[in-house]
Amino acid sequence: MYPMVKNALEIKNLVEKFGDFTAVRDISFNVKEGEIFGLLGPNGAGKSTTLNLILTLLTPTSGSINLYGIDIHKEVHRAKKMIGFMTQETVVEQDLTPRQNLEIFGELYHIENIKDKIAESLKDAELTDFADYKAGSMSGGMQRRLALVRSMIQDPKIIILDEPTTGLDVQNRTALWEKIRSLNKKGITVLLTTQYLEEADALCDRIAIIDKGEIKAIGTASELKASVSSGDIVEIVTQSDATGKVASVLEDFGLSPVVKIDIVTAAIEKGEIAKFSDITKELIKENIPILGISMHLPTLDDVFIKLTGTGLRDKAEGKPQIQMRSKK
Ligand SMILES: Nc1ncnc2c1ncn2[C@@H]1O[C@H](COP(=O)(O)OP(=O)(O)OP(=O)(O)O)[C@@H](O)[C@H]1O
Repeated sequence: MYPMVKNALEIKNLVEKFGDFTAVRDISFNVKEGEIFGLLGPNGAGKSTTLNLILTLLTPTSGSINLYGIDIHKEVHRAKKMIGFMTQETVVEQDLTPRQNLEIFGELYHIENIKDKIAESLKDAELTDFADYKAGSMSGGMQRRLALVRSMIQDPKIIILDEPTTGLDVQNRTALWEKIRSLNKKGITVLLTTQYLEEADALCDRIAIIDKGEIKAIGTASELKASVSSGDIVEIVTQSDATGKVASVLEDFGLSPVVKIDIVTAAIEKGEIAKFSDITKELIKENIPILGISMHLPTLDDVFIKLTGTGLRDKAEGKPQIQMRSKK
């Protein structure tokens, strides 16, 4: 028998309205104790609003949020002690050293054995050797690691990270993932938001895809990808005026093509991979200009396209929307 995993956080039918505008539309999800759970969505999807509701910075229009059985909007102080929080905007005091930054927060939370706790935090952040340098002289990645351990100084049960790696370069981003993973292994539950597919894929045990205030799907990265195709995604790059012809050929093979500017993609299920060469032959026979043709395993972007009709990357970059073609 597997031990039952408790829910750290239970969100039920949460709605948040700003005047006539509904930013969060009846969302429900649970975060299990000990997991890294990610809310993945583009700008304006409602991620920060959801986190602000959990942090009791906003009051829900309706719905409930329970943290370890506590209704957080009824027991705000008790709930707040159990939550650590860091955003991309969280800054550390530049003129103070990492040790002093941690001391201030330690005093704020009346931490006992503060010296030991600070030593542990500095070690967790790999900043022991930099403990007495000014924080302002350290790299962005080091400052973000300091902010991360500072937000956990009171030993919260859950840490909430709002786009924790936005603005960091790739090296610092992957280093922070490693840090989040190792803190999670020490027992802390993590809820984070991200607009980076790679981040959700690499870091999260489970992912909720959120768009326009609604949760579109929840699952592990593998489960979400498998929901797009049990096999592969065929991707055909053509001239933008030839996408319709490519899409028609794919439809003739029983596929459901998605057109994105000059790229046409479609899911090919396992067992039907042989279609790939037949499709290629047909495109050549029809004299359709093909600039590239390839297959890849489904990605979270393919999941996003299927669920929302647009790619997460395109949304982030403000590119035009995708045309979903319905099957004939
Ligand atoms: N106080 C507010 N008043 C009115 N509208 C708001 C308010 N806060 C957020 N919104 C709107 O609610 C929607 C969701 O915003 P939210 O910040 O939650 O999105 P997000 O997914 O976190 O995106 P981002 O990464 O840009 O913060 C957006 O359309 C935003 O403009």
